[in-house]
Amino acid sequence: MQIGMVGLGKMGGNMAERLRRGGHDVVGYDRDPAVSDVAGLKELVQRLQAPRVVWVMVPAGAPTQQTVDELGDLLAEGDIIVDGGNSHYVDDQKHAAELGEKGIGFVDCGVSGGVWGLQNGYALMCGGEKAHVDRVMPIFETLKPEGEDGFVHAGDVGAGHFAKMVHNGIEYGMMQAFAEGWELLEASDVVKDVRGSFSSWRTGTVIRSWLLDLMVRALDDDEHLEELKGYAQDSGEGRWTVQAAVDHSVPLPVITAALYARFASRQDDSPAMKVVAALRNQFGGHAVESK
Ligand SMILES: NC(=O)c1ccc[n+]([C@@H]2O[C@H](COP(=O)([O-])OP(=O)(O)OC[C@H]3O[C@@H](n4cnc5c(N)ncnc54)[C@H](O)[C@@H]3O)[C@@H](O)[C@H]2O)c1
Ligand SMILES: O=C(O)[C@H](O)[C@@H](O)[C@H](O)[C@H](O)COP(=O)(O)O
Repeated sequence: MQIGMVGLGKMGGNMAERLRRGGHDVVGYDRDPAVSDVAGLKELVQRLQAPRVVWVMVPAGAPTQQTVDELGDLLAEGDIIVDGGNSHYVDDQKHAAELGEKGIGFVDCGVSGGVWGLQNGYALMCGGEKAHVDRVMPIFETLKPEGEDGFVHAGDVGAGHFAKMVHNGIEYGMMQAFAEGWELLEASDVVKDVRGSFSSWRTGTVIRSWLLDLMVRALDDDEHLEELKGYAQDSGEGRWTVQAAVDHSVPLPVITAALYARFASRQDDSPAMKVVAALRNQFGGHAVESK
């Protein structure tokens, strides 16, 4: 089928390619003219035959909001927008309501698989009305990995991004567990082959997983990660997961600690630990280190 793809970066570019290989007619738009098929969203919409489907794959927040707003003015009744970026689920409900007034459908679709999706397929978690999801199904079928799993219509609008948010919260916790185990093995002198231990765990163990495969791949490139700084960014999903847990009074100690570990990774010197050092010094005369 025909589809418009907005955002042709690491994700959208590969997804457009996977869709083309699957026989779909993709018209791509990116603000970077070097990768774009059309000059702007207006031309993109003109190039598509009604009823249209436009997939938005730009950074979450302002770029997605701006794109959805602009498409809302250009598209017509019967058309559908799919937001495949890592948007906050609360934004979906607002988008669906605003577009719904114009008869434009909205589907939120959490996408997982990163830069490997072109070859492996993308796991898809979508939310929205069944009729809208059904219309986009040929696209989902081509994007998803082969086999029965890798796709869920998780519920109404927002459910797809809520599922993706929790998926990413789990991702934070799993990565942190691998990271802490690795640090302990590297710090102690008991296990001589840390990379080899991780590699051996890839087969037969309880913790074998794709993240473990990727960890070994990273250690193959740089066995003691000497080239990297211990600094990790976050793009929203982890903090939204923790916020949702607070809203529902659900204890998430692992995911919360993993999020906070990222915050700590960005500090050269911990203000909080200065206070701990100062207080130990105040009450017990314990030694402090000066700058
Ligand atoms: N990288 C991943 O592993 C991954 C996985 C799943 C979901 N996502 C989500 O997918 C979305 C895209 O991520 P990415 O990794 O491809 O990012 P990216 O930075 O590689 O690509 C984003 C693209 O969008 C374009 N763009 C930005 N604003 C635009 C606008 N207003 N109009 C048109 N084009 C615009 C940029 O020029 C760029 O080419 C994000 O929401 C991200 O959170 C990323
Ligand atoms: O499932 C996936 O493919 C990843 O989770 C993907 O969505 C992306 O790599 C995250 O945006 C990283 O999120 P952080 O920047 O919060 O680590």
